[in-house]
Amino acid sequence: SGMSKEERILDWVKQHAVVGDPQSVVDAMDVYSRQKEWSMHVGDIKGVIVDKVMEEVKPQILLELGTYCGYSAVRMAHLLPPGGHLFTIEFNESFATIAQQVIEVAGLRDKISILKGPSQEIIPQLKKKYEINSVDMVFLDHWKSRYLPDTKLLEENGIIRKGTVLLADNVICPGAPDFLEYVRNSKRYECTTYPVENIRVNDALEKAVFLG
Ligand SMILES: Nc1ncnc2c1ncn2[C@@H]1O[C@H](/C=C/CNC(=O)c2cc([N+](=O)[O-])cc(O)c2O)[C@@H](O)[C@H]1O
Ligand SMILES: [Mg+2]
Repeated sequence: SGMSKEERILDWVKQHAVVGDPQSVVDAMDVYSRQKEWSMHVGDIKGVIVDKVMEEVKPQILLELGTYCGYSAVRMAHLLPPGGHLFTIEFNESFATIAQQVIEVAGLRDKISILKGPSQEIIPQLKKKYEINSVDMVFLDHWKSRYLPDTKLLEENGIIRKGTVLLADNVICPGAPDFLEYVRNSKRYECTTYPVENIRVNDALEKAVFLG
């Protein structure tokens, strides 16, 4: 059967990152993706935009949809303000297990909680089960067809409040056209697009600030 790609990524991180050094974990995953096997992390070029939004928002409570191997979880949690916490939702058990170990190598286990299950089930539980009143920022990077329904779930469940920042990866490639159309045409969001001409594909991140 052999190792999965995700197991190979974890193995590379264990061999090339410095334990307790989140930047070395991010760098190792970027090198692996560039030199060995491309993987669907937000990556180093778009990651700079994620960093910028993190510095701007300084979220105390950050929600991520789609952990995968934990690249963006480590990259963002490293930039959380003191006392800040990242809740990241992942429904694939093996990816969640890989991500947990990547997060341990980074030394960020106290700053990140992986919530295992489908976002459409977990979002309605955030208040009662996870005692999350509202979140300051959401990073959307899971199945692109889930961006819009989950945004509506976040609204309906009162998880986002006036000023909460949604940051969505891949709004051009693979694309989330229904999400884009919704936030851009809705009076309840203030949108900014961050286009990137990547080496591989042209893509963009969309920042949509909820106006309440
Ligand atoms: N409803 C749900 N609840 C919880 N976890 C869920 C979920 N839906 C998906 N996930 C998880 O989120 C990740 C999916 C990412 C899809 N990205 C992508 O498909 C993707 C593709 C390219 N690309 O092809 O260039 C580039 C990118 O940056 C990409 O993010 C996986 O770890 C998957 O298990
Ligand atoms: Mg992505």
